[in-house]
Amino acid sequence: TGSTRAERLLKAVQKNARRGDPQSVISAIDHYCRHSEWAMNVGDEKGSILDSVLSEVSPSCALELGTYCGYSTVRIARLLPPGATFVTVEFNPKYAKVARQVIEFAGLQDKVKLIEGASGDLIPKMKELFGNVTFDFVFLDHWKDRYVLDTKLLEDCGLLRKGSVLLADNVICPGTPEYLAYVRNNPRYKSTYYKSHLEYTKVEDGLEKSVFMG
Ligand SMILES: Cn1ncc2cc([C@H](O)c3cccc(CNC(=O)c4cc(-c5ccc(F)cc5)cc(O)c4O)c3)ccc21
Ligand SMILES: [Mg+2]
Repeated sequence: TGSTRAERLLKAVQKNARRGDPQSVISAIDHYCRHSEWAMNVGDEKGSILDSVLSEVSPSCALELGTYCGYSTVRIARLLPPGATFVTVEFNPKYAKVARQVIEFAGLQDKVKLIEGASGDLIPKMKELFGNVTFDFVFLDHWKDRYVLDTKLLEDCGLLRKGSVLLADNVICPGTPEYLAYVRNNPRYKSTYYKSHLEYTKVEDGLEKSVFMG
């Protein structure tokens, strides 16, 4: 049978990037998705905003919900301080398989813990899996109707601390209206909207940064 979009993206990385060079992996994916076949990576424009927020936070413990092909995983892992813990959650085994190979091609496999399963099942297990952790930084990029549920779950499981930063992709397109309402009307969050565009297009999209106040 034919390959999937994710597998074709992986082929483009193997063909055009340099092993052990995260920036070349990022550039190869962006070039492929802009010129050959669109894919739902955070992309270069929103990716630069992700980079700058990440550099401000410099997290020692980070979480990503929605690995997909590992594009944002590589973007995040390449900027983490040595010894940081970085967990990324993917429920689709085909995506997880591609992501593992993309992350490994970038040479970042020792910085990333990719766990397979659904966020709703795995979030309550984080303390058991990684010791009494709290996340300094969370990147939300999975199913848009799960953002609020999983944010509440992170709070209830004691996985956020005063100053934890949540960064949510796609708050305009496809859109996460309930999530925006939740973080913008909640006194426990200080939120900032970063206007941008849907990856590889001129369509408006943006990232919402929300600082948990404890
Ligand atoms: C529960 N759980 N736990 C872990 C976990 C992991 C996943 C998968 O990684 C997964 C699979 C399919 C879809 C998504 C969400 N992403 C999107 O839907 C998206 C869409 C578009 C867009 C925009 C315009 C279009 F026209 C079409 C698609 C642009 C974007 O940047 C996106 O992130 C994530 C799913 C549920 C999970
Ligand atoms: Mg996204």
